[in-house]
Amino acid sequence: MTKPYVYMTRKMPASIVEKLEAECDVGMWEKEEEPVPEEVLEKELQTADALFCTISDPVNKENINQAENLKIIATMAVGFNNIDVEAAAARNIQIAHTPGVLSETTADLTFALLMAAARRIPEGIEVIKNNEWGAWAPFFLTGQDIHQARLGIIGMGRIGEAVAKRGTGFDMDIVYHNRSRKPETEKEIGARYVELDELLETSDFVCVMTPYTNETHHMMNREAFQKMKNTAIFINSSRGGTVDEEALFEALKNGDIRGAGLDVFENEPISADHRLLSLPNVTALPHIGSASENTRWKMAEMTANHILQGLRGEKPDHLVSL
Ligand SMILES: NC(=O)C1=CN([C@@H]2O[C@H](COP(=O)(O)OP(=O)(O)OC[C@H]3O[C@@H](n4cnc5c(N)ncnc54)[C@H](O)[C@@H]3O)[C@@H](O)[C@H]2O)C=CC1
Ligand SMILES: O=C(O)C(=O)CO
Repeated sequence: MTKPYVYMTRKMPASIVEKLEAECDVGMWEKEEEPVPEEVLEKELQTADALFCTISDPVNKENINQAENLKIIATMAVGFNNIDVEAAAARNIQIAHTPGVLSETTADLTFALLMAAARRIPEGIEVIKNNEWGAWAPFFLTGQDIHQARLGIIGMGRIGEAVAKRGTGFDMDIVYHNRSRKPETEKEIGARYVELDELLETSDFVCVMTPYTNETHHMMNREAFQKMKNTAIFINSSRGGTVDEEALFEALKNGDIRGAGLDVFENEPISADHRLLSLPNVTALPHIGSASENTRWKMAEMTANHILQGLRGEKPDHLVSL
């Protein structure tokens, strides 16, 4: 009997490939740090029974409609905004992702970003490297206090909640805005639900943790930044598309807000001449929220399991739900 064919869009460690090879024929884009070209993905999808993909692969309606044998798309991520979910559903193709396993790691990074932006850590590092550290000065590199400040979380899901828990360790006042209220979370961590405007107007730190959807596209626009306190810091480790980057640039430049910590950008990767990087009050990272060794292994293993489950006719553990 012929084995099902799995295409992997990125070079993966041997043990992950071997796990799949026990039951499948495996094709793989052999580069770890370069995404598969769209034409290669399109061609592979014409014969694949399963796709192992990442956040940077555009799995769109056109290539889904040509994928005659495709039964399951498993992405090594929790966010699935790169996949046309409706087109897949119309053809009964399952989509699996990796929720939960990366929440704590992504929350660690989000809080690191918050702390780095608040206490101006990248600027401090630059001062030393540039040999600009002079005598102690009373108001040199003064930043914002984190303890007892108000942390406003937009999108109180798995990661939002993990970020909020970290905030309680710093005695922060936690407010949140979400599609629905979370009474259990409110009780457990003492977070308070507020309307979006109140969150923007009163928070010292505004942190976006929603998925990227039509509804959240440019949710943080000029109007939203203007509502924020001019001492506030904006943190984004969700998706770049939730933010109008032009509006963010203006808000930071005009002093409407104090700073920003960004792990994600609208068009990734950004280059060194990206406008936001010209501002000293921007702390930028290259989308590494879930990038701990441990977590990335778990994500890869989970994704391989989803493929095997889907191809065996079992229900994959984590199908996307809309
Ligand atoms: N920077 C990074 O490396 C990573 C980024 N992410 C991003 O984080 C996102 C969130 O992940 P999880 O917490 O696991 O998802 P989740 O589904 O558990 O949480 C998302 C929350 O946002 C809320 N939400 C959705 N639309 C909203 C809206 N318009 N207004 C207010 N709230 C809204 C939902 O009700 C939900 O509570 C992912 O979709 C992904 O884009 C995830 C992992 C790593
Ligand atoms: O899981 C995701 O959605 C990411 O952005 C990478 O972990």
